[in-house]
Amino acid sequence: MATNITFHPGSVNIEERVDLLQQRGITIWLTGLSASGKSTIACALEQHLLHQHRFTYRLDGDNVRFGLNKDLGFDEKSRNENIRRIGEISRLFTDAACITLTAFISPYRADRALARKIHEEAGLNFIEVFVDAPLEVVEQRDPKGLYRKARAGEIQEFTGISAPYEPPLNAELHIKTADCEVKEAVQMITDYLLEKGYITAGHG
Ligand SMILES: Nc1ncnc2c1ncn2[C@@H]1O[C@H](COP(=O)(O)OS(=O)(=O)O)[C@@H](OP(=O)(O)O)[C@H]1O
Ligand SMILES: Nc1ncnc2c1ncn2[C@@H]1O[C@H](COP(=O)(O)OP(=O)(O)O)[C@@H](O)[C@H]1O
Repeated sequence: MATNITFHPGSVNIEERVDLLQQRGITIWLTGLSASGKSTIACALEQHLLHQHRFTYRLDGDNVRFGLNKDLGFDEKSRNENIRRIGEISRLFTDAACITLTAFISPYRADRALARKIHEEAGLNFIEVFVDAPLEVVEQRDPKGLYRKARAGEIQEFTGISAPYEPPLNAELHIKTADCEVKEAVQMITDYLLEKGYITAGHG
């Protein structure tokens, strides 16, 4: 049986999308050293938001560096381009009224500033979250054995060892993962989103 399709000329604007989905998009940009806890927090936050029936998507190395950005390495120019592309992708997700979580080292301030600018120029919400743990702690965690390899000279230009990490100067949130549990980090972020009106209570 044929379905009747009503055609509305012109593109759907952001207000109409917000009405449909009952939420406005935001990019939550996590930055920090390898093993600082970006992916762990992003996964836990995603789970928490999904259980509240909020539309969310997580971008991380697994779905970006092995796909769209598989042509890029870890020299400075490649990292600049990695973050530029991720800034553009997260802008699109957020424009589609998604709560977009990004979990990349994003070591350069200028790259993170560009990602923010790309969003703000499009009138989209963006917050930066510094996922902070001292080098001694992340080296101790070393879940993938990468710090050990970097110290042994088996990996070049490794962030924190032989490549720079520029800590944020004015991130919206600063989470010290050596001093808090994952669920506390999730609570900090959701409290901030509620307090600033980026999400509203009552979902789920
Ligand atoms: N040289 C070097 N430096 C840093 N990290 C390295 C390197 N080589 C491989 N890896 C692995 O790649 C992950 C970081 O990728 P990102 O896309 O987040 O890096 S960046 O934002 O472009 O700097 C990072 O993953 P995370 O541990 O999840 O951060 C590492 O597992
Ligand atoms: N408060 C915390 N927040 C996040 N991760 C933590 C915390 N405490 C310990 N960890 C551990 O640190 C490691 C962080 O790894 P991961 O999330 O992959 O970091 P990243 O994505 O920044 O490379 C995990 O093994 C995680 O269990």
